[in-house]
Amino acid sequence: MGRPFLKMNGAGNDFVVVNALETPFAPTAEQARAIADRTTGEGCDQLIAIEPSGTADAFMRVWNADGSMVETCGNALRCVGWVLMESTGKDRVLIDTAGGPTVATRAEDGQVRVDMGAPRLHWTEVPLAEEMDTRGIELQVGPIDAPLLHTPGAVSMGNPHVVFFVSETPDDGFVRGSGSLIEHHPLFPEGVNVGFVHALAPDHIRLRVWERGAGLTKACGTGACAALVASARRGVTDRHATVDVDGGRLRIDWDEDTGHVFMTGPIEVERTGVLAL
Ligand SMILES: N[C@@H](CCC[C@H](N)C(=O)O)C(=O)O
Repeated sequence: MGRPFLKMNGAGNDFVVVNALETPFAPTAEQARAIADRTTGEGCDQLIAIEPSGTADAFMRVWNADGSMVETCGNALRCVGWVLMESTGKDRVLIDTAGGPTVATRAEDGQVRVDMGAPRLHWTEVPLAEEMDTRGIELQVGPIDAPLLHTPGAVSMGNPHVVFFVSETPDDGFVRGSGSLIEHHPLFPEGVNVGFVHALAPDHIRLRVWERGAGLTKACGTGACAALVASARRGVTDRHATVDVDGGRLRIDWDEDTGHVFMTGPIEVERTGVLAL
């Protein structure tokens, strides 16, 4: 018997979404990898299960394309929020994740807004392997006297991110080469998602992301939140910005009153299908 799924994306970051509210869905890492495979499987950056929750409208479980189970996924939260709002008729839903709870609400033009909570900024929360100021950590890539990348910000949005500031938007080769190296750097005991911020204006960022466990992505929602937080902490941007990613545009607001980061962006249902597990 197959398992029905929705293929969705949020700004190009794509997901196989399985409704597990009534029937449990517990793929092995190998099965998750097979589903995510773009050549032989359905193909996606992340596999998502919508599970029951005792405290929220649902619990969202996330597997990266490499089969690893991870804390959260910002773009998937918008997609799951939309699915839950459509099926319940609500305009506001609470979604729990291993990275913390999130509220999703409807925004204009069919977009979805999610409250990603407060960024975690202490070095133990990212986590880093040693004590450092997360506004600019001691990490560089390239020759010691002329590093290609250096002093990134480090932020947890429920999952770990490192954010480099660059003067030009890097190409695929550069993002792949440096991202895959940094993802597994010993400074990050749980691995890390690697962002490259090209600041275009105080309220406008161009962002590219190498995702932990998924590689080069068209968008990373938690990555966009982390990029804005790291940029604002360094005075590179204000606390409110448009973030252009490869697959679209996200709006990120780091609220002064609550300290929470809000992300607004598009969702798309690409197709339906059935998984042959
Ligand atoms: N695409 C996601 C992040 C997915 C998880 C990430 N690769 C990790 O390992 O932390 C997003 O939109 O936030």
